[in-house]
Amino acid sequence: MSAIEWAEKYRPRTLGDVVGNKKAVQDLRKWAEEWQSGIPEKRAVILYGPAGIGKTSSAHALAGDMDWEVIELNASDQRTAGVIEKIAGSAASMNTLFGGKRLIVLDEADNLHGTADRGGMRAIAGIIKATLQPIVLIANDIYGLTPTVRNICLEIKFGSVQSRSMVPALKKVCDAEGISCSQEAILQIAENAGGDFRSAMNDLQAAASGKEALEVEDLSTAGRDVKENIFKAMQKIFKSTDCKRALESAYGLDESPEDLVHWIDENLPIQYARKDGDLEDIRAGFGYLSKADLYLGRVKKRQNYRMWRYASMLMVCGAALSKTRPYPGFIKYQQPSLWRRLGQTRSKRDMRDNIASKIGEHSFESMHYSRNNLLGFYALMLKDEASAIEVTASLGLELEELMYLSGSAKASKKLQKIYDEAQKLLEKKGDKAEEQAFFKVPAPLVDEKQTTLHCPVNIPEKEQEVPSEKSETSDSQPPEGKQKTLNLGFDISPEPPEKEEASEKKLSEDPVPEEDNFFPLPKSMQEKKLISEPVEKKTLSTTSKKKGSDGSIDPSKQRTSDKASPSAGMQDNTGEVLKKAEPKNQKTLFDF
Ligand SMILES: Nc1ncnc2c1ncn2[C@@H]1O[C@H](COP(=O)(O)OP(=O)(O)OP(=O)(O)O)[C@@H](O)[C@H]1O
Repeated sequence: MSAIEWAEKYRPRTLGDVVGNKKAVQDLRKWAEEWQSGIPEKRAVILYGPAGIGKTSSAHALAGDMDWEVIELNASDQRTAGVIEKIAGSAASMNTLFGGKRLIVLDEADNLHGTADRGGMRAIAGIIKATLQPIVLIANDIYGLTPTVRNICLEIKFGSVQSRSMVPALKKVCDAEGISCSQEAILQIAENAGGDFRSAMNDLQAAASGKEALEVEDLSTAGRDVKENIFKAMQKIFKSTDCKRALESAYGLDESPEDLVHWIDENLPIQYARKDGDLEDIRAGFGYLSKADLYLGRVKKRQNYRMWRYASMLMVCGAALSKTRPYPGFIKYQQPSLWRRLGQTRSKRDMRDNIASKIGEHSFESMHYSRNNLLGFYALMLKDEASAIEVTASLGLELEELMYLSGSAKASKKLQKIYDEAQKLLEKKGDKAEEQAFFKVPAPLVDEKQTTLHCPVNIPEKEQEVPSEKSETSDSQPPEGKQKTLNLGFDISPEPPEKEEASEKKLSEDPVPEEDNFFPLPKSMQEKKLISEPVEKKTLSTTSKKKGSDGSIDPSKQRTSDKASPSAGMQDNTGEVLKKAEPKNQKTLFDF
């Protein structure tokens, strides 16, 4: 039998079988009962908490108790916005054949598709708002879900299963398997599991396999059962002065010295706090930790992992030996608060990075630069409603991102309005682009026939000398689309030097009023740019808007043209640059 089978075999079938988490189970049941008499205010619940504590089992057990059908979308399924809408969306909007309910379970909802794709989350939010069927989202990290989704769901927290609750359940499994297990052995397995009931089941199965009786001595040989638990290691470090035992315990951990140092750092001041306010032991302990940290830094810098042992020795023995007196009594050791803080702010940091990358794309800067230098600038632009709409549309901000950037904790009516207006603006732009695409004339293919048309294409002189009959042939039977290429001005060859000069001249003769130029460049730079970038000048000559007051180049546009491909210079009949021909990132800060 494989290791997972007992956990599967004894998965709770009803909510009554779920071990521990009584309050969570009760809340879940209450929510389900609300569905029996109509649609409750919160149409979905989020069951969240660490792994292996019965969240998924509870969702399935609930469906069993309520006699509901289950549709599950788990992490191994492809869960893009489209798939979610197709499967969960249709399941949520349709009634079952016999009018019963259907429970939609979305496992690992905090891990949909990485953070880059927030489309999945948006799809979920949409489905939840309109669902006619109960939905359960399962997550380890509640902060991995967007605020929108969290706002519309009932949050139910599942905690680690206490070892004393696990013992009777593990005993039941031993009985069912016909194995006599000693109380101590079961207790040890339960304690080693650190609140993860799935691990406890797996450990029990690994230790008991092939045996008729399980004693505590059998556990010492059973793989993961000898694994040290971080809380025990903390005890050995802080309660004794036996350096060797403390080190052994640290080596038996599944934590790297880089993680262990955070544990010691967090708990040292808790453990060595004294009523008389004497901080000497804490000071000495931190002295060792700082030395250990030096070694950790060297390991990172030189990639020499042999130095980990010095780091471990300094942090473990240093913390153990820095006490000048024993510290009896129970201490609840804490997980490093830094991790908690990082965990809590993870979604916020992800959000900030998402926005920064959108700004980066918009302003042609790196994400790092945008995060450090431009975020505040864009946030300022949100202060004014009119520019806020344009910024939102240009960056393609989601409502949550808009909230974040404007520093608002909730989606106020004003923000919602800005967001809606931005969507309308985007739709309008989309329609316009479609219209343009409809009227857009396809670029002429460079073939012999085309050269006979009156298209001011810059073709080397030789090619322009086309036999006249050929020209007549093509004039008499104009193939579809070819006439449209007349007067198009496609530039398919390098511009001859005279033309360059002409365009440069035109540029200087055609100034733009001072106020149009947001960032006038110093004269020296303007000249430098004009001289060094002939391709750009061609593009600039097409639209007077892109020029500065004295023929100088608006730097935002200048950057645009820096990246422009030759095709970006295509014009339609009206002389405007064809939208489709512009690369996406040609937008500039003041394009909107
Ligand atoms: N509270 C519990 N009561 C009974 N069995 C449990 C409990 N928690 C875990 N188990 C056992 O562990 C197995 C895994 O549990 P489950 O999948 O429900 O955990 P989970 O919290 O959803 O974890 P994950 O977040 O990793 O999906 C179950 O098949 C069951 O055997």
